[in-house]
Amino acid sequence: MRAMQNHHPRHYAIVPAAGSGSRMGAARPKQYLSLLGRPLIHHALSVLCAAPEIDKVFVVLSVDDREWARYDWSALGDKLVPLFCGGATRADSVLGGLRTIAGDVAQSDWILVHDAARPCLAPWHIDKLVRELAHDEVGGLLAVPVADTLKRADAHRHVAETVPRDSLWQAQTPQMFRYVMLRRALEGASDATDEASAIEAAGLRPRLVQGDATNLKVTYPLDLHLAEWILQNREGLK
Ligand SMILES: Nc1ccn([C@@H]2O[C@H](COP(=O)(O)OP(=O)(O)OP(=O)(O)O)[C@@H](O)[C@H]2O)c(=O)n1
Ligand SMILES: C[C@](O)(CO)[C@H](O)COP(=O)(O)O
Repeated sequence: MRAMQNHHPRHYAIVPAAGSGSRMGAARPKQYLSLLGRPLIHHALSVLCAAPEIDKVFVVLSVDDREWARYDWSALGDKLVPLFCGGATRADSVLGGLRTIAGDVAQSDWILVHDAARPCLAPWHIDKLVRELAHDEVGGLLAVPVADTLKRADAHRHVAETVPRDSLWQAQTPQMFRYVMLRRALEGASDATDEASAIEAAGLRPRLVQGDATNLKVTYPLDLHLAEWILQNREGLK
């Protein structure tokens, strides 16, 4: 790891892309499904590689990924680095990536973790996150306040209660934390579904940076159509 003295922190992206996309039910992992003529993952990678704040973009692929090599990624430039070190869960994949890049980064560098499954990431999402967290002790994440009334279901799918939504936010990515803090947090919280919850489990309070609903996660088949519409209508949505 590089020395910390007088170090102006750099920003690196880690993109976990080692999932199988089981809820999508497609013949191949959703990160490689076609979206506007390109593999879905290409869209977020292209925005991350073009971001002036970001030095390198590490993509964490599964150890036996056979799809990555089928595409030409050269148009994204030399910031892009594939790492074949994915794990059984998203947290394992991110931690595998953090361990693999240990020799390339300093402890205080910022890591932006972004789901491969969020193809509608826009430059202004990155700008806002980096700007609002620049002087934060802990770091934070893009998120949106919950807009609907929330119900908790019982075992028979009847409403057991209405959950107050005050102060509830939906977590998105990127999630941005210092390298050493994130690595330690994930090493202690292997069941975390996002980086922020690992940081929370370590007793810290990530900052919520308000994003918007366009940065959706493609989870089910309908989401692919929504993502296509968002990308095609991007200019009108700012
Ligand atoms: N072992 C895993 C599981 C998930 N991911 C990545 O984490 C992101 C968010 O996960 P999710 O949407 O749950 O993707 P999948 O695990 O692929 O989907 P599913 O849960 O439906 O199988 C995705 O970019 C996915 O590729 C990963 O890198 N390694
Ligand atoms: C990290 C995340 O995108 C935050 O909303 C999300 O938790 C990842 O998806 P998963 O279904 O929990 O793996």
